[in-house]
Amino acid sequence: MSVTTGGDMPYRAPRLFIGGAWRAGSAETRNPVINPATEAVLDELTHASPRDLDDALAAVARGFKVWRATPAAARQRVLLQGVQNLRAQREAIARLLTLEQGKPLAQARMEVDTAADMVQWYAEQARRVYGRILPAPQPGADYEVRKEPVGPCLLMSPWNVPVILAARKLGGALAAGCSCILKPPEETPASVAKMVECFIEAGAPDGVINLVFGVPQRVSSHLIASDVIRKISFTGSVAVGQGLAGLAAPGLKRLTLELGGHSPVIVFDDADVDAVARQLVVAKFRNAGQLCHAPTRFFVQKGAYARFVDTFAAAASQLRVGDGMAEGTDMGPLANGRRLSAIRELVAATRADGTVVTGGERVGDTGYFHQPTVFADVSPDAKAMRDEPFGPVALIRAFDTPAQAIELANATRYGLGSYVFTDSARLQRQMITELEVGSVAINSTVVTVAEAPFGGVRDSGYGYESGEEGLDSYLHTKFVNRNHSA
Ligand SMILES: NC(=O)c1ccc[n+]([C@@H]2O[C@H](COP(=O)([O-])OP(=O)(O)OC[C@H]3O[C@@H](n4cnc5c(N)ncnc54)[C@H](O)[C@@H]3O)[C@@H](O)[C@H]2O)c1
Ligand SMILES: O=S(=O)(O)c1ccc(CO)cc1
Repeated sequence: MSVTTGGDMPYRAPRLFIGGAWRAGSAETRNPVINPATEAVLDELTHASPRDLDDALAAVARGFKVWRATPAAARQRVLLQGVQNLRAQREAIARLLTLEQGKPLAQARMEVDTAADMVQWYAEQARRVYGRILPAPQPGADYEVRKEPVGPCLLMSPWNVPVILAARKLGGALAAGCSCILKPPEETPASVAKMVECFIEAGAPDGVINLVFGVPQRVSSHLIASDVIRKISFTGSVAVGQGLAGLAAPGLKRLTLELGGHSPVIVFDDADVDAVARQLVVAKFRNAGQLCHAPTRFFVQKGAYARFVDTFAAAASQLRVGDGMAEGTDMGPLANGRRLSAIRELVAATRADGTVVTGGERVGDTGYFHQPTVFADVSPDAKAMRDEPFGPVALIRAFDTPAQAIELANATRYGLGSYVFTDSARLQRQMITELEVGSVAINSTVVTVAEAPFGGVRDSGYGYESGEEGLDSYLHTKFVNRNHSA
């Protein structure tokens, strides 16, 4: 049986792409790709064997030699053509994404748009990787600072926003002149492979982009152990990030880790409470809450608290939960069975530490659906206030003073996004200064854009993606002392 994507195209799990050719993975392991809305098996994904991985390493090393010598303007042309292809494939990719990940089709389309925008920014920046000349103290000499691609990269991206997160890594690496082996999530492989195809068809030379799937731990340990790989970029959980840092340590490989978050929202009394609550419901439940920077802990000043809880819960309860392919769905299922179990456990445990004002239950018994769930008066000691929910659960608590809000907001080991709602310049400044996070949105729910760095502190990881800092993470800096008189 084959599942159609809504057009004429049947769903097919992708193959590997190594050294310029597609091939089935030759490992004995495989995994089913499951539609989270129906639990139906869409197809089986073949895995890379150690031999496939060795071929990918040889290919990415060859690809690097070609790509680093390709002028920036030519690299830019390939990337911009890839972006154009991506936009042309928007509907096909969005449908694959909804089928294998569950998000509503409108959000899947937006994901393709954002991915295209992020790669476009990197492509435009590819011709602006400047070095500099410094005055040298001796006559007849120049001090020169050059930026060069760091080398073949291993890029590993997760299943929550698979197209954006893979495209952002790919765009940065390719713009900088690096070749790459991309290992997307095995649970949502087809949407990412179709995105990758756009850049292959745009003319990326053989070996510059390689695509592998497998048992994640086996793939990462095999590839990171190789001298060929000079940089690793990973988005995923803290535990896996810590393990990868250990694997990268012996080779002193560069590492960008974009890990979890438990983003605080601070709403002061002067905010337009109803409008802010409704805006936050959209941000909170987008992608069924499975975003590393999703707003999760809502701290609301006492004067605005009751009204905020009422408006937020009412808006959350009106969200239509269903198959992402169905017209009118606001929130799809969780992406996999592990997430549904984790959210059910979290909700059960939090009942003792707060009041459920809406939601709290699984929806139906087929598909990984869960109600948008809102807890009020949540104890700061609740486990849920420490551990990242990564799902459709909002935790609300009142605060009195700005200092209390800061103390509550900084009380996790994460430090990724944060959101502040107030028109007071004094409070805005205090929050910007005292929040221990990678980004602060003031009167906005947007913390990640193509032109600005996105990264975290503490358990949220290190390094940046997007913006100049994102591009710089694929470059190393070489100092040249050029003596003309010798
Ligand atoms: N930062 C993010 O955007 C993001 C995305 C997905 C998951 N997560 C975190 O992960 C938690 C659980 O998700 P999960 O059940 O998929 O957990 P997980 O830790 O098993 O997997 C997370 C991602 O890492 C990959 N992965 C796992 N082990 C790996 C390894 N040894 N080497 C390389 N890649 C590896 C997986 O393929 C997956 O894409 C979530 O609660 C959330 O905290 C974060
Ligand atoms: O869709 S985005 O807002 O660009 C985005 C960026 C990062 C992450 C990490 O989970 C998710 C979504």
